[in-house]
Amino acid sequence: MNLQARQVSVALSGKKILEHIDVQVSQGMFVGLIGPNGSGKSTLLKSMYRIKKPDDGIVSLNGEDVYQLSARQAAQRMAVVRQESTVEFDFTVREIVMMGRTAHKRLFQTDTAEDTRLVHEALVRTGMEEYAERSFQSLSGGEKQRVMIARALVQEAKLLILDEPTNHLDIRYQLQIMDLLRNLRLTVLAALHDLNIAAMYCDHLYVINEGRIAANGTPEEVLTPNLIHEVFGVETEIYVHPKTQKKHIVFFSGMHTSRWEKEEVSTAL
Ligand SMILES: Nc1ncnc2c1ncn2[C@@H]1O[C@H](COP(=O)(O)OP(=O)(O)OP(=O)(O)O)[C@@H](O)[C@H]1O
Repeated sequence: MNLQARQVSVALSGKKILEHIDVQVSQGMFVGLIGPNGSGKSTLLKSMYRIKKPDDGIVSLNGEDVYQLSARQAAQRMAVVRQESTVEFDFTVREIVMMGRTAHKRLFQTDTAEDTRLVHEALVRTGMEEYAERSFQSLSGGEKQRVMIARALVQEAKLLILDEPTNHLDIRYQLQIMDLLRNLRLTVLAALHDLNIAAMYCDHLYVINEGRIAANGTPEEVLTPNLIHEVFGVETEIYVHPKTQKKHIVFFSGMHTSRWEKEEVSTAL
């Protein structure tokens, strides 16, 4: 699956939110979208998964305009895990995950043994097997997130779009879910807040700031102290970790650096 946004612009309530965005997610790539709060990450993802039609520009999947696909065709090709998962009725975890099979069924078709197997497998992979009969509403934010990822897995789409997939997850599940996503060897586009997670798992990063792409490239190319300062307004030191060979970012808030500068001055005195 190749997903592409070309010159995408979006305005909301008369305000320009995205301007002339170009994004390319090539087959098999794990692409991260990073940027400050309110920079336009969710809006861009929504325009790519057919929720917010761009005012200008085109989003295509293997060369086809995504807005020309039926909902069923789109669901067979791309699975989406949104930032907030609201479910109106009191479904069990198993029922919610089974909903991921809808795109592969005919109207009123009952669940097959294969559907049941896939649901079970996805629950095991996301560590949610023992919660299968629990009410979805009763789960914590992190547990709900894992159920939504399980639902996306059973959809068997070749492209996954995720809006902050590790939001709400504790560090063990953050790593476990990112490992799982990575090992699926699908094409992935994910908005991520944690720059170290982005550095560890992504093949390519797009940095969005104030509705425009500020930089793109490999994490090695993109994650520099200058770029992070320019976009996020924080000071960093960046090391290549000897074990992972990935960039590791240490952050300093303005308050800390000024305190340390003072300490250095007083020590020097
Ligand atoms: N319906 C709307 N009308 C006007 N502005 C909106 C609307 N929806 C979103 N926005 C604004 O669009 C901008 C981009 O929002 P978006 O949710 O895409 O950012 P984000 O990068 O995903 O942020 P976060 O990291 O906080 O989730 C924000 O300034 C937001 O307030």
